[in-house]
Parts: sequence; C-alpha cells; structure tokens
Amino acid sequence: MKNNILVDRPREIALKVLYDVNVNNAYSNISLKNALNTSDLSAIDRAFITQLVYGVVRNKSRIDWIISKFSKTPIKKISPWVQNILRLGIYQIVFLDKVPKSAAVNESVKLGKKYGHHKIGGYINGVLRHIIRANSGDLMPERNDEIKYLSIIYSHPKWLVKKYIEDFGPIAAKEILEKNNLSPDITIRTNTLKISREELMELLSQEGFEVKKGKWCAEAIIVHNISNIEDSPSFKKGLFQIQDQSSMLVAHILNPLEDQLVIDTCAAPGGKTTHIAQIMKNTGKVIARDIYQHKLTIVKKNVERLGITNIQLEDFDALKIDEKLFNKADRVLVDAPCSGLGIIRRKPDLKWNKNPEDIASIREMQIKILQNASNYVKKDGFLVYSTCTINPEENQDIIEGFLDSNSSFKLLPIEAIADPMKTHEEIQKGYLQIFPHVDDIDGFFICRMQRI
Ligand SMILES: C[S@@+](CC[C@H](N)C(=O)[O-])C[C@H]1O[C@@H](n2cnc3c(N)ncnc32)[C@H](O)[C@@H]1O
Repeated sequence: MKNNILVDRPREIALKVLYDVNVNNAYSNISLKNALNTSDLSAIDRAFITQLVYGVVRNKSRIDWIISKFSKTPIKKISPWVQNILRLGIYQIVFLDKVPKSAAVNESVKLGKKYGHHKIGGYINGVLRHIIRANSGDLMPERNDEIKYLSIIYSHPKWLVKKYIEDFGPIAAKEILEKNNLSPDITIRTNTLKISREELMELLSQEGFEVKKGKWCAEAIIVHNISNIEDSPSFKKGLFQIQDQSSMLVAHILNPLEDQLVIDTCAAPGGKTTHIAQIMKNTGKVIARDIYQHKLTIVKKNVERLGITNIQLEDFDALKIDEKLFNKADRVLVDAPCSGLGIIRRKPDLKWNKNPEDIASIREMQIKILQNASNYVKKDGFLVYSTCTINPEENQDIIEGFLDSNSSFKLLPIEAIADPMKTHEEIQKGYLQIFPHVDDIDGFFICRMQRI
C-alpha cells in the first residue's frame, strides 16, 4: 500500500470492509459497524459507505459477471484488493444514478494506485470506461437458462433461486429475489417501561430523526435518515430497542401475562426476551438462555440499558434437557437458530454463506430444541416456535412433525394483533408466515401451540 496517494475516504473505508468480508469471511454488518465506529464521519459519509458496502454485497454476482465480461484478466487472477475496487466502481456506474461516472472511475483508479501495483490504474481505468461505453444490453446475461439468468440478475446462488421457484412458484420467487436486494426500514421498539410511543416519536423528531408509526405493533416506530441511532441520547437512556416488527410480533403472540414464568430457550441478543419482560411490566420471571456466553453479555447490556429487572440469564444448551423445569413454565419461546432466509435484506452475505446441506443440519437442531422445550410448558401453557426464515422445511414442516408425535399439544389460533394481520388466513390455523415481498417487514414464521 502506498500512503502518499490521496483517496476518497468513504470509498476507501467501503473498500476495506469489502476486503474484510471477501478475504476474511467477515459478516458485512459487523465489519461495517466496526468501520463506522468513529466519531469523525459525517452522516452523509456514513450513509454513502453503507450504501456502497451493501450495494456491492447484494449485487455481487451480477457485478462479477460484468467484470468477467469486460476484463481480459479472469476474475480469479485479479488480486482481492483490485477485485473489490472494480466491484465498487461498477456498482457506482451501473447501480447509482447520483454518482458522476467520471468520479466513480477516477476514485477507483486512485484506490488502485494505492492498493495495487503501479500499472493497475490503467487496467482499472480501461475496464470501467469500457463498461461506461457499453449498451445496457451488454450488461445483461443471455436468457437461455432461466435459473442462471435470475441468479446473475438478482445476485443469488443458483440453488436458492431454484428453491424459491420450487417452494413459491416463479412469480413469487422473482418478487422475493427482487425484494431481497432492497434496503429494509429500520424499526425500533418503544420501551414502554420508560416512555410512550408518542412521547418517544416527539423526542426523536427533536433529535433530528424522521419518524413514523409502524402499523403492525403498537410499540413500533420506523426511523428514517439514521446512520448512527445507537449514538442517540434516547438509545443510551434505554428508551428503545432496535427491532423489526416481525420480531416484535413474536412476544405479542406468546402473550405473556404479568407474574408468569417464561422460558426463552434461544435468547441472544435479547430483542424478544426484553420485549417479553417489558410486556410483563417487570413482574414474574423470564429465564433467558443461550448457548454462547459472549452473546449473553450483549443481552445483559440490553437488559440493563432498558431498565429490566425480571430477566434471569442462563448459559444453557437447548439441545440438552433440564428436568428441573419440566411442566413449570406458563410460556416457552423457541426462537430457533435458522437459515435466516427471511432477513437477507438486512444480512445480504447470508445468501452466499448458506447451502442446502446447512438447512438439513439446522432442521435437526430445530426439531431437537423444540422437542426439549416442549417439556417445560405446563398444562394450558403456550409454546411458541419462531424463525426468521421463509422456507417450509424449517417452519410448517417442523411444526407438523412435532404435532404428529406430541398429541398433548394443539395449534392455537393467533388472534388478530394488528389490523394488517387480519388478512392472513393462516393465523386462524395457529401460525403466521410473513414475507418481505408481501408484508414489507422481515420474513418470519411464528406458530403458537398450547399444551392440553
Ligand atoms: C434467532 S437467534 C435468537 C434471537 C433472539 N431471540 C432475539 O430476539 O434477539 C438464535 C439464537 O440461538 C442461539 N443458539 C444456537 N444454538 C443454541 C443451542 N443449542 N442452545 C441455546 N441457544 C442456541 C444462538 O446463539 C442465537 O443467539
């Protein structure tokens, strides 16, 4: 690296995050959060870096297809720094309207000179200018193989495109692929132990945020123009938790009552557990467990910040059985580890990191965790199973299998919690499948059962 070359700072930060994701297999959201954890970046720079990183990760296979078409050097022979400089440049040229194309090229060339060998600037300049001159048709693959075409255009692995088509049909599959590449809303949950939604909206507006009510949950606020909401005084005072509305629905469907005993078997980082505790108004007890001690530390921080006093944290493997809790709990939540296919908008690397074999092994874990957890539910108590995925194998199939071998449980209809849910026929059956392309919130599955 040559330090004497002046480069654009936001683009350089985005490049380093992409390198970290690409070479060190870092998660883009975590690497990005670390990179933005500095006080000397403006809100505009933060937003631009975020857009660049997620834009490249979301559209990676389309961008790489373009590189392969316009570069004489095969992509595998290009160094990782230069690959990512090209990706950033192409993303700006092909996907962003507001960045002048000349700026995209010039800044990429400068990054190339800083991070590559001395002749690389000419190569980057050549490839990018060639792309600028190309017709839009040259930037699209041929459509002779539909799966391959959709996989490139929407930048998803072929197995996943195929799976979406098999599970939901070709029209819905295309809508899902398209939606997965868009940025989701950032939603927060009002901590009603400390403040009302209206008061918090007023306060956040005064702090300069654009806010609107979420329509699915009475505590939900959608916040626009945020890049560092965790730095806001209201966050530090514990007035809210960042959480999507799908995730908020889980605690409402679990419907914990004051003074009850609730067990949350997979609790970290604590979104639902703190919501449950909040609904119980700090009464009763929530036993919040997770297998990872370091993740429980995050739950602890959230619990303290939010002023919650009825949560007992326990480091416990849900694949093991805990006989002392048999038939003890009024409510048990299994927010199971899953493939996360409902939250690709938030974690775009998921689509590159998962494969069909992963789903098979996750399923085994889900079946075991649900079976173990069911022992803790007392008579008439509720068992809620939820995931942030949309594929039936991890959702409806798990529940059908569970009910087939556990006749002491029945599905319990989910009463309409918010107006939009009334449109979901399934809630009468006892489960709710939420899709981002239909509902515009995270893809979730939530099922409620009762021990009879
Ligand atoms: C979907 S996340 C839970 C999200 C959490 N309920 C929330 O709302 O913030 C699944 C969690 O299960 C945990 N986990 C994975 N395997 C586990 C096991 N065998 N026992 C307990 N927890 C486990 C993971 O560490 C992860 O935190």
